[in-house]
Amino acid sequence: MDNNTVLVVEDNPSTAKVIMAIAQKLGFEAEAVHSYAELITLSSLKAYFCVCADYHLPDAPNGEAIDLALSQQIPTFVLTGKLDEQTRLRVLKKSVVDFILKETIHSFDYVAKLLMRLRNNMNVRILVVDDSVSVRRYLTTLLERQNFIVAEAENGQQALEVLNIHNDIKLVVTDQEMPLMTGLQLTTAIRKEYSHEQLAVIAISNATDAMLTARFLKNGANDCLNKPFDAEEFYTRIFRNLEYIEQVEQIEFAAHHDYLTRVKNRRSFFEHAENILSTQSSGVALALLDLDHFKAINDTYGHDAGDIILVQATQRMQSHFPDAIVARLGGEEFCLLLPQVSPDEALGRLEFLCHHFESFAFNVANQQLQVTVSIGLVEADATGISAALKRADIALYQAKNNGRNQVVEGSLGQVN
Ligand SMILES: Nc1nc2c(ncn2[C@@H]2O[C@H](COP(=O)(O)OP(=O)(O)OP(=O)(O)O)[C@@H](O)[C@H]2O)c(=O)[nH]1
Repeated sequence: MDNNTVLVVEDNPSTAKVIMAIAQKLGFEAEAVHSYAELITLSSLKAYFCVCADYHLPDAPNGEAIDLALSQQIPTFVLTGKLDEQTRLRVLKKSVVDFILKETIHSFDYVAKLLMRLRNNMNVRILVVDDSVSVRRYLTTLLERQNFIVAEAENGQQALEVLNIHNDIKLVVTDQEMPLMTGLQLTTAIRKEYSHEQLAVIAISNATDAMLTARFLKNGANDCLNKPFDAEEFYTRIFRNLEYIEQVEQIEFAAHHDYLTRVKNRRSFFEHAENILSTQSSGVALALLDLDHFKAINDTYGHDAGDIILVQATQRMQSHFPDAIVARLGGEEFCLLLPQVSPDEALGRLEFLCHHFESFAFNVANQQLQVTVSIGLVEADATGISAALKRADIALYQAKNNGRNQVVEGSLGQVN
């Protein structure tokens, strides 16, 4: 087992089946046991990704299945048929990932959301800042239970150092009262370097100091947690703030990338290319690539087949030019910007790509299709990217006119 299996512990076979199907749809493997007796026959739960367990099993009516999974440090979430206050408190005490009320219209959606979150959290790093070892340990344990990667710092200065080392930290949870640098000072320092959208700060504030929450928020905290708080509130705030950051990341990605091939779009290409040219005025090659007779592909095999070829063609370009900026300028037209390359090397590598396309079979709906590419190549110089693109376009036009499936080199300063 490769730690990708969800174990469902549920006496109702239909409910177990639905949860297994949800897990499988998300790319997990899934197994089910239907009683506590069956659960304890499993030698170890350690190899499971997580356990999804019914709180009330006929032979284990008080959450014993959950205790067993938790005793082996497996992320466990609970399904329960009723959620009166007493059950809720009892479940929360058990250090579970979350609990789900069974048989509501949203419960299965919630199972899917939880599974995706647990998988996604494995790539999310959070920094906990507190001078108290026991508080740090407590917060870290809560976060690790949700599969987060956790870094720790015992004061603000150390926190800034950790942020420098781990530039993938998405969220900081900080206390206020600490030696060397308070949480408030840390928050202010963080905001000089990182925006609210790059790095969320959740401050732990003392409920007795009514002013502190406002000061934290005014100094750049995304959110505040008043002491004392329970795990449920802590998680809710962590997830709400991470979701905000992830949504902004998705919007930014969509604004700068092509929706189909996921490489840079025209706008993003210009930004990056101009940047490179501003620091490097020679040895930058720019190639404009256009798939040949692509309309015929669409007309013969359909637009969906055309889309698959566009994606696969992009992957070909990326694997041949891992050192280049690859962008889709529109339709079946792509651009490659190669920094630090001589004209001869650029020409050689692009001709090799051309031959590769000629001999490569695109796999579309069990059919092997051939598509060639025409390329206009120029050296980008101080006249800028727009001028280089115009020259590359003329060279590409010549490549098409000469019979396609070839590279034509344009010359410097050909366009006024
Ligand atoms: N499947 C698919 N087709 C696209 C997309 N964008 C543009 N196209 C198609 O690309 C084709 C481009 O056709 P043309 O400009 O006539 O060029 P061509 O057939 O490749 O001919 P040459 O460039 O002269 O070799 C058109 O049929 C467009 O509809 C897309 O995102 N997906």
